[in-house]
Amino acid sequence: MLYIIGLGLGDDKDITLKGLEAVKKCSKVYMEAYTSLLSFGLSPNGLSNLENLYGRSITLADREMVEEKADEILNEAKASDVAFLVVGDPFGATTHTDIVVRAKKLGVDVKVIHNASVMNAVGVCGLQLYHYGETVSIPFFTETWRPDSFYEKIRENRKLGLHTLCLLDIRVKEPTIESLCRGKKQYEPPRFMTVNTAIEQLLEVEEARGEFVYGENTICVGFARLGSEDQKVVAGSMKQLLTVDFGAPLHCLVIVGKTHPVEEEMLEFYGL
Ligand SMILES: C[S@@+](CC[C@H](N)C(=O)[O-])C[C@H]1O[C@@H](n2cnc3c(N)ncnc32)[C@H](O)[C@@H]1O
Repeated sequence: MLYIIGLGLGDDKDITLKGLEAVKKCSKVYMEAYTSLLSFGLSPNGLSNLENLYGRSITLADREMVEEKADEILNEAKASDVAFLVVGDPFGATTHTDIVVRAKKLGVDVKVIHNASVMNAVGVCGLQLYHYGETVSIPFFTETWRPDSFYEKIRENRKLGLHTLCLLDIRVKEPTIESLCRGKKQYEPPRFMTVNTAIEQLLEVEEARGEFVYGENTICVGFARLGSEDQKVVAGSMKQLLTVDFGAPLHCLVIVGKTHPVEEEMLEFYGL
């Protein structure tokens, strides 16, 4: 059996009782480590906290491993109980649908144990989850690669008065260009996009496209470390949020659409 278990957003204690019982009976435990991170997972002893709690050793599964060795993990799950841990909810990232499809095709039984996701935790700011349009991802721009397909999606959401959740790029275990040329992989240090960088990039794209989809006076909500004791939620214009230090990762951003009076009342609690 392959157990795909959501860990929630904050720390080791956010796993559900059902999830914990399942991990404890698994002979092998993998933890997906590229679509999200627990805040304590950023510290060197983060993983060992989890291992102590579960009484199991954990193999970190980076993108390479999940993409290249998925069949190996799935074959193990054919013969024994294997846990695949995902921060947040397993379906809060598109990637994990793929592993379920592959498992089902190989005849591996799959059980999913849900948990809180960033997709619903943003509800804390008071904007109704029912009033969101398509979620967008904002990738880190480079000198030569500045993709802006999120712009059309934000435009369509805003036409309908809907809020837009922007998920921000995470770069872990990215090979350096030089190492790729040399054929021996070395990795860049991990990088997590801040609310500030996301807004800078969004404004750069608006400047280039000029369709007045949003601007520096557009109201947004910035979030950091949702689900943790020190989570930070701040509402304000893009220009105002550029001045806020949101601190340690992970961050995300909501571009506010048309608001209901109750949504406005809630947002006031988070105003600058
Ligand atoms: C692929 S998504 C979320 C995946 C996760 N499985 C879930 O259900 O929450 C990852 C992105 O969500 C945002 N995110 C995830 N956890 C967060 C948190 N605790 N606080 C703020 N943003 C978060 C970040 O922008 C991050 O790059």
